[in-house]
Amino acid sequence: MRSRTTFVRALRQCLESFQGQSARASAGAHAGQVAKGSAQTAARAVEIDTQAFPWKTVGLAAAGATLMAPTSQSACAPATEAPATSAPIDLSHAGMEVPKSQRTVVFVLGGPGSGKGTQCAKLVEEFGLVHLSAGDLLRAHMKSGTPDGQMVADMIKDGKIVPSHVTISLLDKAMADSGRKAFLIDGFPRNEENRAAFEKQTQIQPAFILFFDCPEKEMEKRLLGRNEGRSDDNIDTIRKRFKVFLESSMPVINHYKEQGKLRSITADRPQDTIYTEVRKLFQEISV
Ligand SMILES: Nc1ncnc2c1ncn2[C@@H]1O[C@H](COP(=O)(O)OP(=O)(O)OP(=O)(O)O)[C@@H](O)[C@H]1O
Ligand SMILES: Nc1ccn([C@H]2C[C@H](O)[C@@H](COP(=O)(O)O)O2)c(=O)n1
Repeated sequence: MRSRTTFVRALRQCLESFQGQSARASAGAHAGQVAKGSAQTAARAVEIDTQAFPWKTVGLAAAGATLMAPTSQSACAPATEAPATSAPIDLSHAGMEVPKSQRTVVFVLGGPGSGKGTQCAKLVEEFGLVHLSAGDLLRAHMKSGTPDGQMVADMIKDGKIVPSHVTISLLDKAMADSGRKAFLIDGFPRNEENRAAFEKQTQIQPAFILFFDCPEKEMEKRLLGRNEGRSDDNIDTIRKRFKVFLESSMPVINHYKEQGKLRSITADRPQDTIYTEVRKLFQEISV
């Protein structure tokens, strides 16, 4: 008789297969939406531990998604081997981590307000990628109540870049917890230290860099109109963020340009016009 762990593995394989086939339109990143649609034809709910997923989007596992376990004969898990209990099963610790060597990463860079998050949400919907926003992870961390969290809050309010080890730990954990393979990492690396530390710690080289090139005036207008209650969307901090972007982030972008990895998109255009160009880059690679 198979153990509960084996069942969980089988279930995870089933979910992976489901994600690959029909869950391409899995989630809207900024909205934190989750496609529940066809999965709900199955009979029994398995609650995902949403505490393990504090970032914007983790495909089906985002924002309290309810995944369904099969109860009748299926290719995923034979009914005879499913446990009889309907108690929630936490899949986040089921040992399903994807080896780091199999991860595909695209860095999404651009000035503050250039539209990175907006375009990532569209890519998540179409391609089922996992969107990890470094800024969002840090904002969640700053609410943790720890001294570290307070340090992050102070730095963000001042438009500064948080030490790499903090951001990389959050990104690495988010990738591992997702159990997924393909990631859009938004707003990282922000400086040379971020870049070098990420490469050293994860051994991951990005497939390419999606860069949104936007004039400051347009970014400033967007940030001042964003209205999401962010502590850094005020004119003083915005100016500091622009300065940090030019001084610290542009060298990283130039580094990738020299490597031939930069895919530059003119970002002061309507969202859908931009996305028409962006999506072509992802159709060209297998993610
Ligand atoms: N092409 C566009 N035209 C006009 N407004 C846009 C466009 N793309 C995004 N916006 C708006 O601009 C604001 C900033 O966009 P978004 O949050 O996607 O930028 P970002 O690069 O992720 O910013 P940050 O780095 O500060 O997190 C949002 O209010 C968004 O709705
Ligand atoms: N790699 C990063 C990413 C973000 N931060 C901090 C500093 C930024 O001003 C802030 C907001 O990020 P955004 O949401 O605009 O991408 O978060 C950082 O220190 N390091």
